[in-house]
Amino acid sequence: MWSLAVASPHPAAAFAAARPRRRPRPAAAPSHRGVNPQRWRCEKTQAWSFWSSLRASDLPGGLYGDVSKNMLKPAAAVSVEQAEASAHLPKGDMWSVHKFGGTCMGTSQRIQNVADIILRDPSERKLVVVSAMSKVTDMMYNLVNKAQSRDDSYITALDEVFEKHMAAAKDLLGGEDLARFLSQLHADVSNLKAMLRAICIAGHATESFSDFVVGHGEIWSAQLLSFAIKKSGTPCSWMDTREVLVVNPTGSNQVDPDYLESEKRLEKWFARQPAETIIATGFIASTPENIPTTLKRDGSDFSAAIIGSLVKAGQVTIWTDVDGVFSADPRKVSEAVILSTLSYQEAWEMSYFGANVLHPRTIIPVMKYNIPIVIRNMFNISAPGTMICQQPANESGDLEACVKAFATIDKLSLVNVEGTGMAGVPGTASAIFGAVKNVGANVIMISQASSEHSVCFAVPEKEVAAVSAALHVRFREALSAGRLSKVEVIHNCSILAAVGLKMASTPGVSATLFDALAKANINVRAIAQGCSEYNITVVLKQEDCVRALRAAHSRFFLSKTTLAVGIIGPGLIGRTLLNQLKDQAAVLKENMNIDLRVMGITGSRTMVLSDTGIDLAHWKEQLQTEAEPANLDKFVDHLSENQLFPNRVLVDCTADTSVASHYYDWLKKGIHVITPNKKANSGPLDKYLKLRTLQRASYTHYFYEATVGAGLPIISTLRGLLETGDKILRIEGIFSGTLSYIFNNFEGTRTFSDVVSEAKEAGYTEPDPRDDLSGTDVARKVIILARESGLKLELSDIPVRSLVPEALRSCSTADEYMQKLPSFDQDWARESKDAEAAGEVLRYVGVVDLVNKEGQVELRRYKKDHPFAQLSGSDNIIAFTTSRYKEQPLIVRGPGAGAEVTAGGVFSDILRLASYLGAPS
Ligand SMILES: NC(=O)c1ccc[n+]([C@@H]2O[C@H](COP(=O)([O-])OP(=O)(O)OC[C@H]3O[C@@H](n4cnc5c(N)ncnc54)[C@H](O)[C@@H]3O)[C@@H](O)[C@H]2O)c1
Ligand SMILES: N[C@@H](CCO)C(=O)O
Ligand code: NA
Repeated sequence: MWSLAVASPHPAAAFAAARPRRRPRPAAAPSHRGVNPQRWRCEKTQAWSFWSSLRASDLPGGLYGDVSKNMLKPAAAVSVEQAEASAHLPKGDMWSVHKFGGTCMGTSQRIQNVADIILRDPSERKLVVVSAMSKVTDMMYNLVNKAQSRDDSYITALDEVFEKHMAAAKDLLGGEDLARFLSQLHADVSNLKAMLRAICIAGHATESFSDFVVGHGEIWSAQLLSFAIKKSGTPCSWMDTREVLVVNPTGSNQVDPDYLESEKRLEKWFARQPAETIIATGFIASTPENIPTTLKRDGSDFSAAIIGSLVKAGQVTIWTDVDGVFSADPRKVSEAVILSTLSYQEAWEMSYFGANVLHPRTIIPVMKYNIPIVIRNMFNISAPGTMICQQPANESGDLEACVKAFATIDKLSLVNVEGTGMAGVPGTASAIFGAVKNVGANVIMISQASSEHSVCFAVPEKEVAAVSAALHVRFREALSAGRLSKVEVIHNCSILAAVGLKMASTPGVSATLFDALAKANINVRAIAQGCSEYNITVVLKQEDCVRALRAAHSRFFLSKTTLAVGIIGPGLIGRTLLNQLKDQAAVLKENMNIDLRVMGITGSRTMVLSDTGIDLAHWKEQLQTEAEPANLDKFVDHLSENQLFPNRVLVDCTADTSVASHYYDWLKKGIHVITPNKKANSGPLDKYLKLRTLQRASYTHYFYEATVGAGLPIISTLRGLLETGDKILRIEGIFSGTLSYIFNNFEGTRTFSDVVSEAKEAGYTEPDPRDDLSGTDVARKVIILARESGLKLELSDIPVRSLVPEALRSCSTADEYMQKLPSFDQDWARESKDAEAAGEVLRYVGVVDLVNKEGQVELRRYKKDHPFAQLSGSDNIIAFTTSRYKEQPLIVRGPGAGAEVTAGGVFSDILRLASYLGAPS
């Protein structure tokens, strides 16, 4: 964890009391989401006034004065000198503090834009902290480095610095202002030249020499901006913050502000130069001995925060080039959203995890006075930005509001120290972390279960070798005596953290997080949650990290449930499904928060792949123009290796046995499988059982509703009966859309072969219609339902009456079969007439007999008033006779073949999957 720079006691009260004040108003809780910046500011003003009034009145001697009279009541705590100085403080409303970084000050045009933003700020008093123009700080360090290494080219490098600022000044300014700026710039550059020469001769620069040189970047940019503002007629001063900000170095490349001293100096500065608009240099400061120094990393943000706290600003606005703080790294989660508010603590957590927020130390000075910080995009003024402030209580307590954001850290290793000798032995943890400290490694996260048999912690990958070696040395004895069993290193780990203040009081947050990870088939190696409950940290394999981030992010409704889809077999069903997906995509996104992306389509010869999703309006053209040779392994890898999509599903729209043989491996990889292909569930029993066992044991789903009755709810009805404890006695029905159509339409003068052709044309038949006519397709459905009901049958156990004449069974192609079929029309006409004469119809039925544990597939005759005789078109009818539905069976009836209904059944399985994965149902 970072170490927090502890602010020294703040002389707020004295300074605040010495300033004219407004009458305190009751605190108004700042509204939480979607408020405009202007309102933020105004609400915060009220909150702030209340706070500061409390502090002032808390002071001994009651320093608070009546603002309407602008009255000052100097008391013992305020010196006469201070009181006099404060008389020079700008009067009126509170300060609005802004900070513009190097990018914002990158060019003369941008400096002008900054000036415009400042001029538009309606606050009466404005203090603007600026960084050097972009790249200037590096150029300045470069000067010092060159001089130190006695490289004469520092002279030309200094000329470049001069030119850059001169050019910007010429663009921005004219007349006397330009002349004044250039003459100062000239004088500064001459001094620098002399100083760099001295450094060059000495071959060495002290830190303060270097800081002095580098700080000029801020001085020039502050001057430029101040002149640019003055140009519009608004009085404006610039402040060299080395005269004001006093800091003490704290060793570890950090500094602590000396607030008391800084405040005194600030008052003196105001006494000399009262101004309503001030441009202050960021980054630079002085030591108590008046030696120039800097505020180190992110120094300008820190300057703004310190100054903001010294003047008790109404708000500190940090201008940057992003719209605000995102709910997750937008490079990894494209649906990441800008957060309208963050609490100070949440901002800390996020910045720790590398989010583009503020350095924690930047937050401390303003947090003390409850001053809001707003992060805004200078290049997109219309974006309201993110406000970091004290958060109002989350009364709704909903999951959505309690996790604010997610962050990740890569390149970590877990170290696991394990052994029975640790339990109840005080000092073990100290010994472990003492050894880690001795090698200078940074511990990022620690977890120890209360059994005390193991401690695990995460360190940066680059430090783990040293840590492991140190632990082996430190615990050599314990390891050889068996008190410790191992010191183990797990490489290539990442941390995923969920951050949110309100997780603390909301049950179910961690359950939801872990559920999302489980459903994306992500293994969690270690977990930590501090008592503050501001963040839940999980350690995972680095390769899973982006997927985990996306799964978690989408689960908390920060974004949509995204599902990466791979379509195998764009034949009749496959292409109809693609059309349905295309037509429904927008509605799913809008109404159900589901984002389906087809990442690949493969036929048997060619395939097309996409990293972000194929345009479903043009997939056919793409499959012709952009296709590559089909390769199922590559296709599957493409889907599973895409880290952007946490959930992946393969939809097998072929009738191919070899495609079906891969389901087990795909499910093992965490890829869900959905199919209308009957081959896997009606194939060898042992393989089927293995597949179903895996499916039950994992979070990976395998759905196949369309294998029986196409889109009709057959499998789901059977499941419903079984799962609620009903006992299935018999399932009987017409399971073939093709054969149903044939016998429903084979009447009068029409020939059998014509009707078969019609069924094929209508898209009811299998790719090879002999699969239907032979009864095999029905037998497969019988097997699927029998196995679903618990019978352990093989396809060969089902006696089947084939309707393919003996002579046509050897046809090598479906076309040959269709050509030869008319020669058997006479036989069929006879069979049909016989039935007709008896007042009966022919129907091809399948039966699952649970009582006798067998299945049958037969051509039967039914009386014309039998329900099976009443069908039309490609209707299927399936009657479930069960303990509960004994007298009258439960009947499902409707079209059981055809492109639209079948694709619809597959689509509905996809949506069922999305809902299992967390989409609203
Ligand atoms: N047609 C229906 O009414 C219906 C109803 C329920 C279930 N089904 C099932 O739907 C599936 C598809 O039926 P269809 O009518 O669309 O068939 P189809 O012949 O029109 O389409 C199958 C597609 O899969 C492709 N294919 C075959 N082997 C492949 C492989 N190894 N790799 C990639 N692609 C391959 C083919 O080239 C073809 O494009 C079948 O399993 C069928 O049983 C169909
Ligand atoms: N060929 C099959 C498609 C539906 O599985 C039928 O005719 O019923
Ligand atoms: Na079905």
